[in-house]
Amino acid sequence: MTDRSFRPRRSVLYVPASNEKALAKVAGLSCDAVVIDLEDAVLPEDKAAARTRLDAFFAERPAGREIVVRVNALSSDFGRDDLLAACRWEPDAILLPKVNTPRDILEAGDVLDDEAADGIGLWAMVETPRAMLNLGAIAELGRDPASRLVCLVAGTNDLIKDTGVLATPDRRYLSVWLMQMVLAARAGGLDVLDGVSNDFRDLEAFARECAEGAAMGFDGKTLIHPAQIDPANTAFSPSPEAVAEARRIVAAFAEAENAGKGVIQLDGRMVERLHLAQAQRLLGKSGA
Ligand SMILES: CC(C)(COP(=O)(O)OP(=O)(O)OC[C@H]1O[C@@H](n2cnc3c(N)ncnc32)[C@H](O)[C@@H]1OP(=O)(O)O)[C@@H](O)C(=O)NCCC(=O)NCCSC(=O)C[C@H](O)C(=O)O
Ligand SMILES: [Mg+2]
Repeated sequence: MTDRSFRPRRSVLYVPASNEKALAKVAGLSCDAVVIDLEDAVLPEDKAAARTRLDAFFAERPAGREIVVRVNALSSDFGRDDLLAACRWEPDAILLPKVNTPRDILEAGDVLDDEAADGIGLWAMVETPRAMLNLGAIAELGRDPASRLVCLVAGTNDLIKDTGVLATPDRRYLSVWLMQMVLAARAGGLDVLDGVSNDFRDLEAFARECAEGAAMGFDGKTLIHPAQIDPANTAFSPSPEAVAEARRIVAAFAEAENAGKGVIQLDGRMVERLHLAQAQRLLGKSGA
């Protein structure tokens, strides 16, 4: 059964499966997860060699972080072979690109079931106009553990390409779709990751985009370059102030005088048990 316990996913770095040097770096990186990419980062003529390279990579699998493989779409020439190979490698999860409907996820899940690939979760890219229109139904799969779906990933480059929306530094035209992804993910009990920032040399702009993603409610951000890891870890970790406040709420509800109360006051503010649950979740995330 897919593991649904909390995993930090603040920083999730794409690593091209065709890049031997980049793969060798994975063990030493401080990101929470890597996505080894067999899809857009690998040319069609290099796909088979990339798969062979991953046989060697997974034979000496680096410990210490979640490892996800992005396969090609099942509808492509490479998708089925990628999925079967990934079942052998036993990554923590498989990321499905160009998902359009819930059926795309169920079909991949059927292959994993046939291969008895227990314990491999599914992540889904939200990067096509059809996925946006079917978002509610896609996220609903998260409510059924048998679907294996645990995480949605924004594919902003493909969304921009397929819709013609103007890409601006403040992502003003994309934000409405990004917020819908967060809402859908929460409805389905899923994690959700923000899209990549292509300009990997401008770390100031990147920090701003991370802060914006965290404010929108994303669990973390997908990355393309190691320089983006530390800013993402910082932005998607609860701040010391937020941790201190959460501790105070937990402590207040633990006081004998507040036992059995649904609502209390803390420094002149109303605090309900829903805030206690929120505080406990935040402390869980911070590892405190
Ligand atoms: C963008 C890059 C091609 C830049 O690479 P490079 O020119 O080598 O940059 P640097 O010289 O600054 O690299 C410094 C060292 O770091 C290593 N490196 C670079 N990137 C990675 C990485 N992703 N993982 C691990 N290691 C990495 C370099 O090898 C250098 O090492 P050394 O020489 O020993 O110092 C490159 O960053 C890159 O390929 N990034 C990932 C691209 C990718 O995977 N794209 C596909 C996924 S994004 C996507 O598809 C989004 C979505 O689907 C959508 O639609 O939006
Ligand atoms: Mg894409």
